[in-house]
Amino acid sequence: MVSLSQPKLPVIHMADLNPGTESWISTSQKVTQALEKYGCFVAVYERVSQQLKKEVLDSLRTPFDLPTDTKINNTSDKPFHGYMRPVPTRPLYQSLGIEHATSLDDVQRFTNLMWPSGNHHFSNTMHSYATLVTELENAVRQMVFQSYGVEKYYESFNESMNYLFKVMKYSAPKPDQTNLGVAVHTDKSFITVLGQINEVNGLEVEIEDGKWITFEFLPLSFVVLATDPLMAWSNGRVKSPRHRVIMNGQEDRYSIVLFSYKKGIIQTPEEIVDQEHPLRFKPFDHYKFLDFVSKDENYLDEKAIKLFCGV
Ligand SMILES: O=C(O)CCC(=O)C(=O)O
Ligand SMILES: [Fe+2]
Repeated sequence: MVSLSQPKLPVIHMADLNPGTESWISTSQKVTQALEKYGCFVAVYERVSQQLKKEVLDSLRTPFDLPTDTKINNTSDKPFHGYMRPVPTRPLYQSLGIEHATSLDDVQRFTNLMWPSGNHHFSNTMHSYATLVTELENAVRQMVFQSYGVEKYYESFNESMNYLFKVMKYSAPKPDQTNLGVAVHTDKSFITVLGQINEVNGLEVEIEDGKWITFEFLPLSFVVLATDPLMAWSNGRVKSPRHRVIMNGQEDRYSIVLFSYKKGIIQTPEEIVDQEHPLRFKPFDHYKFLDFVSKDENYLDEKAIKLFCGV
């Protein structure tokens, strides 16, 4: 019997997060290469322990069991940031957004909307998780900036980042339902760090035209995805991968996803623009881009960024 092995996403161990060490430099090269080739990779990141992941899973199931009238209190002035309920075109998916989850006060504000009498365990668990996963996002971003020789922009960029954590539930499809969890799209954040929190697979990434692979759950791992804004910032070097969620089987799936956003303008560093690599995207305001995308379902793929700020 011929066994065809399924291609897998590159797996990178994010063990040493001290900038400048030899292992940091070699990890930076792997990270940037993976983002250029596939637009994503699997990050093994042991700072988030199995125990913490288990507590996050136990915690994040709970708000979804609340009545819809409670969940809709999770609102935001930014698109896609508040409660997204199941809709006919996307019946399996719902999500809640926790903005600025690295601040315990902000997590508590979310918690108090869901449980007016408080829920310290939820707040503390989400806050610990958010802090550690944000460190992973920061390391990846710093590595990419360093690989392109533009680390000098990292600190100022860092000062203007917002971190949105979205907790997502995908219900197992009933026999007469579609198994599409989330339709094909590219991400509009700057970097996405996705934690699949229970062992139900479903995330699929297009690594080449028409070639889709399934992310298979690995303990202590996260999927880091590049996005349209990062692709534009890198002048097209980094790929923004199309991805989707397809549900199989009888179990609900939970994920918790960090989306980083930059307040203000994202601009390709002049150092990575030259005659051979002319500027491909004009400077653009990140949240205005998000508003633009939210106006039309058709903009959920990669053409939106070209329409918005392509040269
Ligand atoms: O839940 C997942 O695995 C993917 C979610 C996703 O792609 C998104 O929210 O942009
Ligand atoms: Fe996505």
